[in-house]
Amino acid sequence: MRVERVVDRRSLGESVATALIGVCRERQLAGAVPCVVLTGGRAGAQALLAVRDHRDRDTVDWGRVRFLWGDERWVPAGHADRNDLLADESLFAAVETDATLVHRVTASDSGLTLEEAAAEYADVAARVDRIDVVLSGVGEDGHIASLFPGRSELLQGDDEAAALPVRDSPKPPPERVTLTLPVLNRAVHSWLLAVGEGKAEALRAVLGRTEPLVPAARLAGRVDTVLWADDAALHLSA
Ligand SMILES: O=C1O[C@H](COP(=O)(O)O)[C@@H](O)[C@H](O)[C@H]1O
Repeated sequence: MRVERVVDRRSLGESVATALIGVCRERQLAGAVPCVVLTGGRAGAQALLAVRDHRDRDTVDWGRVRFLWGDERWVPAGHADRNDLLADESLFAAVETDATLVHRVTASDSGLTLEEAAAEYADVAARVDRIDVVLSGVGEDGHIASLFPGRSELLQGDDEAAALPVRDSPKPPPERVTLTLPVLNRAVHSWLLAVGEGKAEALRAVLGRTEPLVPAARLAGRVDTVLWADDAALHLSA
């Protein structure tokens, strides 16, 4: 895992935004529709705000970018806990997207059960032929998406469902839908985001590869796996 160290949350957002815009632009110049998997959490929100405000934002045609989410909280559409709200209130409010390329996890007020919503999302994820970038905010416990340490969701193999329902999440809200680790690891570029002192223990475990590996330590992009972190988050790993 390569470490990109920045001074603070704002620089982290700007650095990730520059890199993300670069990948999307390059793929579009090659005639492709890039696919980006977004994350929830504070660092992910910062990155999306920075993309919105980036001077090169409009070098990407955001209507030709496919979006998924690494996980979603099982709450009603528009609820403050929804991860997709972070995008709706930042980047998506400023650029044109194509609704047919924005793949949200169905909300809890849709009439579907949690299991049905996860199965529906698994079908969507399984049909995506290439994932260019996965953004993953890391939790204090080393979780990514809704893959928590010590949970069976981590044991999924390549040939099993691409997304799973999660119950009794140790972090509220308790019910979620998550992509599996094999799907996240289809990413060409896998970028782990961490901001603040609260992430320091998790990063020490990730970078020290402490056994048993926390979920964030299991990320592996096909071309690169990068930890974008600020000084505060890295202070125990220096
Ligand atoms: O619950 C979640 O938490 C993490 C990280 O959130 P943070 O606010 O501590 O940065 C996020 O990765 C995940 O997508 C989300 O559902």
